[in-house]
Amino acid sequence: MEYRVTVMPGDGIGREIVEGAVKVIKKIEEKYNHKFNINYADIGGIAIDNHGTPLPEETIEMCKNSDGIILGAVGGPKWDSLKGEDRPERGLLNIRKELGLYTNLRPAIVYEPLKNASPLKPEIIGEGLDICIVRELTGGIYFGEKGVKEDGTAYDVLSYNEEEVKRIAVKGFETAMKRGKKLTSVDKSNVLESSRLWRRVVIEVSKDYPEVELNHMYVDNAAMQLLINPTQFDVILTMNMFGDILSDEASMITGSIGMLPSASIGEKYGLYEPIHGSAPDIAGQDIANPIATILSAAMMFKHSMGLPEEGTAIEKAVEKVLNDGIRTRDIHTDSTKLVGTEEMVSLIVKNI
Ligand SMILES: NC(=O)C1=CN([C@@H]2O[C@H](COP(=O)(O)OP(=O)(O)OC[C@H]3O[C@@H](n4cnc5c(N)ncnc54)[C@H](O)[C@@H]3O)[C@@H](O)[C@H]2O)C=CC1
Ligand SMILES: CC(C)CC(=O)C(=O)O
Ligand SMILES: [Mg+2]
Repeated sequence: MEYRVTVMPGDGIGREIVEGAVKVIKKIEEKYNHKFNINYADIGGIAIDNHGTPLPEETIEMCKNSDGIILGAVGGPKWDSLKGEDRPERGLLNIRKELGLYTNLRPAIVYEPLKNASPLKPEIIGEGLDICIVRELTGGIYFGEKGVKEDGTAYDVLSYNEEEVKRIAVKGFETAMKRGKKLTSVDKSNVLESSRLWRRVVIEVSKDYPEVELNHMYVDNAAMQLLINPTQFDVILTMNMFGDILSDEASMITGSIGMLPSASIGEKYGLYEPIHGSAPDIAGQDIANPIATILSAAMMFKHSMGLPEEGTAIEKAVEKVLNDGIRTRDIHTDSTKLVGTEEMVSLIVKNI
């Protein structure tokens, strides 16, 4: 079959890690006899430099004309003094909104050979960790009205309507049904009105999923529980900002933020992106971990292209390389072999 893939490297380490995903896609093409037509598009800081906007029209068009989209990351110190609407990060927020990508799946898995790369004690991780954060991605405080008043007061409005909560809650329960049938809905309903709506709607939706065990947790407690008892979780369902923060925290349990892929999905399109940012502190040094982006490509094959075997082949290749003791700097420990970004990619490609 023939598929169109839009690739948006973005800024900082985006170029290095996305190149890794492209090599993996090409290996899948060769091995499984598919045709992937890959087109590159600008987003973020590079788009500001080349087109004067963080999200050019042609990028949106190209994304809408593809079967799968890969994104690196956006942002960096070069653009940090720009106004909110003009910043690289707006490009990412706007493409999510434009494509209706309201579900963000962020699986956090502790791979057996990486147990000792986790900052948590082995007894806390126990048999292993395999959780999935289902984050609402196109609503909440990142998209609410914002501004600075005459007296200098700055504000960002956090609001959700019933429909927005309902559709992401459905995705949360559907995800739980395919996994361990346990869902923890994370909110701040002891303080926030929008969270009280969230909790009420989640309870309503839960009636359609009697097999799923549902519990509720305040976000401050959830942040703590992830550190003292992370294996209690199966699916965490939460709103945009809480999911953003909790997934960075969960990523460290797995050894590094460079390990966590994500799928940003709507009714029509799918965009696949690592959860981390553009890491300007390590950009251009061949030390970034490409695994999060490569595993994001695996999610693209599974979720957007109906190619589960190809997705699993990538995951297995990543596991093999980790089992062989190959590590980028962020997950390197004594007795493992330190490699750069490019070598990590080559070894994963070789094992597909
Ligand atoms: N999805 C996106 O495009 C995101 C963009 N950003 C942007 O990225 C820029 C940097 O933000 P930070 O807060 O520093 O977050 P970051 O996620 O870029 O980096 C945080 C820390 O993790 C490390 N790190 C990140 N990815 C890594 C990888 N693949 N391998 C090894 N180490 C890795 C970095 O070196 C840094 O020490 C900012 O402009 C921010 O707005 C931040 C988060 C998400
Ligand atoms: C707009 C992004 C910078 C938000 C973010 O950090 C993320 O989606 O992980
Ligand atoms: Mg984030």
